[in-house]
Amino acid sequence: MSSIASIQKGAKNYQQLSITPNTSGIAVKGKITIPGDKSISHRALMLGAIAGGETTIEGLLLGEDPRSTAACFRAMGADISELNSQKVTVRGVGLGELKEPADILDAGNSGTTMRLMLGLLASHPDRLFIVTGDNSLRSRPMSRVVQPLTQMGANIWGRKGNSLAPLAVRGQQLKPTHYHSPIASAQVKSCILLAGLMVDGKTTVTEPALSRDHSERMLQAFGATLDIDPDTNSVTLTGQPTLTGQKVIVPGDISSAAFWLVAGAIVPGSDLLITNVGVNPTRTGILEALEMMEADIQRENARIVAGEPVADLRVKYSRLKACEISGDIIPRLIDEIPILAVAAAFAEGTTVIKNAAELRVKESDRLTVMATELGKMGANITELTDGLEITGGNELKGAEVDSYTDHRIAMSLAIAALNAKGKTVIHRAEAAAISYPNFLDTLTSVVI
Ligand SMILES: O=C(O)C1=C[C@@H](OP(=O)(O)O)[C@@H](O)[C@H](O)C1
Ligand SMILES: C=C(OP(=O)(O)O)C(=O)O
Repeated sequence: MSSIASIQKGAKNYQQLSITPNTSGIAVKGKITIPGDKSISHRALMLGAIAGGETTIEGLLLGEDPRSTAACFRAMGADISELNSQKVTVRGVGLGELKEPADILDAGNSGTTMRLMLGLLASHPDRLFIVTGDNSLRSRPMSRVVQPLTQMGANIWGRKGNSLAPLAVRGQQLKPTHYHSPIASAQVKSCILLAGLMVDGKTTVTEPALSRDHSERMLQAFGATLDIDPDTNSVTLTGQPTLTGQKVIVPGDISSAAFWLVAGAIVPGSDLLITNVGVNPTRTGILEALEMMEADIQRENARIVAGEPVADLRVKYSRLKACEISGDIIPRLIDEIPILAVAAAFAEGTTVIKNAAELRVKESDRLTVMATELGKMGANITELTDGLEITGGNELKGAEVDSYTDHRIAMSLAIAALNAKGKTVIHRAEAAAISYPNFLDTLTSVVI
């Protein structure tokens, strides 16, 4: 392990990650690969589980969230090989054939697992499913999927007016629907489309801005018929297709690459190549935002791999400028806002992030938590009702901070610590394993 980082056990065996940049200066250099895309990993496991035949998945994310998805679908009859190598095989049950599980399904910390799976459960007649999750997930709103599923005829019960897990689902034959979602959410869109698979007829979802389209791409690859209207952000699925197992190749997760893009951009002398990054246009808001901030990022070797755009990204240190981030770009960088706040703390001027109230209902309230924790390090950061205002230029100093068990917060604070003076201790840093199990190995390998 390099001299910059060390891990200690804290209270209740939580991890304390200590990061102390060498006083002689560090840089972020080298060539790295990042773990597989989390959104695509969930979808590959789920579609593999409900399709007929065999699906092979290369590059699957071996993080905690996809493990939750795999465990749930194993409990419903899918034969999923051990998640100990990036190559995973799924023998699906065939559409409509998920079994009633003998016990509660546990989605762990994963909103994507719970919300997408609810669409499948609600549409499997004559079975009872009970779904729960960890403390964080049990406080996240499920009404956004329960309400449209109920409109399709679903029977779902839960706490607080059926909006919080644990949720009980009695599967039903659902009706065709056209759902106008009030929020741009790929989890809502995907849940409704997955429910529509079992419907006799068409299911349409319209969203106010385009969210990530991995479900649309993968459903088509597995054999479903979709009509996509980009002018209205609408997608229509024709029910009862034959879904057949596929070979899925999962690109690296741009949401994980984002930590290194910002590390390279803010640490003087850095020059880092990140290979095999998924650059689906519904996910590249982070590249556009960093470009607006005048970061030096080059896309190299652009290609299409198994239906998803992929490129290598090279980042070099540059002096960042503040920018304003709001509107339709928000869903295309929704998970990158915590690390963008770190970039903004090193940019000249005041960065304003708006229309991002969704961050309040992620694994933690990411607006409050970033404002407090980055504030403890000396950043000039103010919480807005739906965003953040960050004025760059203050020198950050090491502090004791907390991840609030949120993976993206843990990793964002670790990157901020690289450019802070003195020692930063991040409590509950093990949360990183939700989406990035070898984050610390990469951190210690790129920092020189
Ligand atoms: O569909 C997905 O895989 C995801 C969609 C996004 O959530 P919302 O749909 O709630 O915006 C994102 O924040 C999450 O990390 C993954
Ligand atoms: C919000 C996230 O995931 P999920 O909603 O699946 O828990 C995330 O990964 O940042």
